[in-house]
Amino acid sequence: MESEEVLEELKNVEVEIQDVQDQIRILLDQQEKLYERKSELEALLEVCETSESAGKVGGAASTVEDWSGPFEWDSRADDVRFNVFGISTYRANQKEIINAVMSGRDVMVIMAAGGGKSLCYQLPAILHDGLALVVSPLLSLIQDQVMGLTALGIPAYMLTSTTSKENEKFIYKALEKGEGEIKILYVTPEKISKSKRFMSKLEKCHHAGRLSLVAIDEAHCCSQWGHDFRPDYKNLGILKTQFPNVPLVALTATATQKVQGDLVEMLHIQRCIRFVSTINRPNLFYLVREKSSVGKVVIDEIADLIRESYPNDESGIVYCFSRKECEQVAKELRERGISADYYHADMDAGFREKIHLRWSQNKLQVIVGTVAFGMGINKPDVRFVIHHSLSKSMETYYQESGRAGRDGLPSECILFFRPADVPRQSSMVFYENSGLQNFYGIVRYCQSKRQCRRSAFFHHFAEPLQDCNGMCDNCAFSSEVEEIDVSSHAKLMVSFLQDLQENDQRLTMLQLVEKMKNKHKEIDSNMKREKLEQLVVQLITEHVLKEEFQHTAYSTNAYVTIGPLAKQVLQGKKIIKQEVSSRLNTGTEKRKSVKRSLTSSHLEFKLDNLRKELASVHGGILPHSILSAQQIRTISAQKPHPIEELEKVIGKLKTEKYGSRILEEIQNCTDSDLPNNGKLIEEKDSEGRAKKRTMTTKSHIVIESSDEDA
Ligand SMILES: Nc1ncnc2c1ncn2[C@@H]1O[C@H](COP(=O)(O)OP(=O)(O)OP(=O)(O)O)[C@@H](O)[C@H]1O
Ligand SMILES: [Mg+2]
Repeated sequence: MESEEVLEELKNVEVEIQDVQDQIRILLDQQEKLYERKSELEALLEVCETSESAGKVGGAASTVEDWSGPFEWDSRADDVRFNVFGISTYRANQKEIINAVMSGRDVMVIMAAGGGKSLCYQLPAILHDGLALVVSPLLSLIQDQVMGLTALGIPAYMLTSTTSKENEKFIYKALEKGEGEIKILYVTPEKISKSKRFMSKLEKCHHAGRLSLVAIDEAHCCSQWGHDFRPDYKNLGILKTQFPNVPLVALTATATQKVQGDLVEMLHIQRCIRFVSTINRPNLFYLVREKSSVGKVVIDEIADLIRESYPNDESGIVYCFSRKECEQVAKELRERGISADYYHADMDAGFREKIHLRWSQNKLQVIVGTVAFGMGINKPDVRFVIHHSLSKSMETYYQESGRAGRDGLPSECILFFRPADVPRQSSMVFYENSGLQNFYGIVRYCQSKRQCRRSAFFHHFAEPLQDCNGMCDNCAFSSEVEEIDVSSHAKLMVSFLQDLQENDQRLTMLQLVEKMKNKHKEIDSNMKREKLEQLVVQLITEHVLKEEFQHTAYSTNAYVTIGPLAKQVLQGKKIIKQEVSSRLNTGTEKRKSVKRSLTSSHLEFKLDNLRKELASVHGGILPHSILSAQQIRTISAQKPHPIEELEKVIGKLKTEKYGSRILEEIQNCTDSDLPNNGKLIEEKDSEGRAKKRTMTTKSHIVIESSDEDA
């Protein structure tokens, strides 16, 4: 052999070794994921078997004991549930959790946002003698809770930086001497870890047998693996050590197996009963919309959507990528007649709180926020959450979108996606542990036109699939999607990038698409720019291409380079198929739009105004504490009369406080309702603003599809 030939072969072998190493890396990656999934499935199997053996079909709770009762406190619990809280029936797992807490057991509650976790510790707190301590991470959450409980006549207090000296004295006296009635005391975790004075008073309260239970809300904050880690939560283990015989309840909306394990360890509740409810939010409609590359068009679409689907100022959130974008989007929405304001971490705290409060009181329809607008949101009647830009992972999207519909009524989660947003977000998350891997999960969610959006969540949280009931765009319109083989385009792209790389050149995603279109006219004719961008993103998530990042003084640039599976594509061993909605063709976009409108009756409108009026009269109470959206709907549908009938709907306490005013509204509407039925009317709301609304005799949700070009 000539030395030149040897050299040539050596080069080839080296390239092949590199290729094999790349493939090994991918396989190892895949193996790791499969192991992870395997252990998740094993844990899941254990849960299913345990609940089946306990006779609980459906796997609602991972507990062997039957906590559904009967128990001696059943009738007292029912009385407080209905007559104090105004809640007519328990939701899944609530009764069992309450019974376990009442039986003195430590309990871990994993229940989706809005599932009704608060009742699980508030009701036992009222039934028990003594005082319940609740640890909650945010002042705003605590204020909301205390306000709501006070409105129900429950003696609830908080000990925080905002507590007056007078109240502090009252609270300490109650702890130390049992003077003055306190049923529920809220504190932030810092009180436990930093205030010796507080802990010594609490010790005295316990010593006198007056500490009835401890609840730790948003318990995932204990774990570094959770999404909202708070260092002070790490010290809460002291509560079980100090008060071993007091039942401890840890509550959170999402906790992976890893986080659950952490919680048990850190809070010292090894013998706790776990109640794991489904992550499913059946009332949420999930939808991904193609985002125009023209900023103004996106805002037009968002404004149209809000105006058309939510004409009665129903509350919503729009999430944006950056602070600047929040301010811009809020301004442009306002220019289009939407009552919107922005919220981000860079604002004066007082100003931020003012905006939050106006929104909570239904005086502002839309908050345009960054992720900083997060955990403290306790508003139950958020009807829509729109993502102007995509989230950084499936988990954060679940959290953010999950702020919609906490009252259980139908609500929408709409994500505006365009491939060009991918590098913007990926260059922010790539330095985080598994940041890119998690991010590509939500990118796949956005790109998919076939997979049920709900099933993507079930898969992510390792939960058995449940029926979506057509409550996502892909389930509602899946038949209109076809798969097109785009392997030849992928091949051209890979070899184009390979040539560039050999010449030490790098391109961003947008540059790559531009150059491809200029170089390969055949692509230009049959593939639109958006489709090419989608293909690049698809190839990245399928490891054919990969992103590489370079820091500059002001930003991080994302470049697209050859990925580990590029060779498979070049050799024709990997087929690339792109999902295409058959409603899209080369011309203008013909998108199926899901137009969902919540229409309300005249009486609902009146009751909505009444609760706003009463909230401002009673000072500090939020409208939903007076009447929930669900209660308004029930009253409107049933028009209860006389007062005893109303009591059957909203319980004794609310009837005593607001019953006569509610009956007045029912009476007025019954007299004047029918003639205007179904017409658009103009009225004034409690703030005197003129509003247009659609009136119908019955409330209903219309899910209608419109296709202008069909
Ligand atoms: N059984 C029930 N029937 C009707 N409404 C209920 C019931 N239980 C709770 N709710 C209402 O549901 C809403 C959400 O409850 P809650 O604030 O306890 O949710 P959560 O599980 O703590 O959610 P998050 O994780 O977002 O804090 C509240 O308005 C509450 O009054
Ligand atoms: Mg809660």
